[in-house]
Amino acid sequence: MTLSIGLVAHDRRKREMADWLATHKAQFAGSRIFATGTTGRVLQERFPDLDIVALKSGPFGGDQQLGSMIAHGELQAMFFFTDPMTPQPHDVDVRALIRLANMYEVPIACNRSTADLLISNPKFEEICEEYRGHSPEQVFADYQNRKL
Ligand SMILES: O=C(CO)COP(=O)(O)O
Repeated sequence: MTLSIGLVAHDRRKREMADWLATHKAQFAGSRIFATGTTGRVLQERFPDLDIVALKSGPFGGDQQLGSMIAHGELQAMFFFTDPMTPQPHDVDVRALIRLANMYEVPIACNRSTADLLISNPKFEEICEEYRGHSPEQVFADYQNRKL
């Protein structure tokens, strides 16, 4: 099945993400990429032959759109090059997106070295498929059944 993969980069890391994607382009050829607005535009311009959907810009709801996709089991991996040196006006959205990826066992790389580790794993696709649509309900059954 086609993998849906989220790609997001904060402004100072957009070039790095585009360079990273250039290195690993072949691995994304059969996948559908979902990116936040500006990241998506940068990547679409540089890689017109890849299947890239640009959502809303991050601060305008793009991170939340990706989070929603994760909650619906519609995203199998995330590459999110964050900028740890620049305060983000939508920091709550950034944290929510990372939290949901963790919650739903979506592999998420927040820097280039981790992205390299993920994408170079020969079992990358297999593991993404294994966790496709993973629901955390089992793990958090106590929470879901808590007494109110
Ligand atoms: O802010 C972002 C992620 O938190 C990225 O948004 P853009 O890709 O629209 O710049």
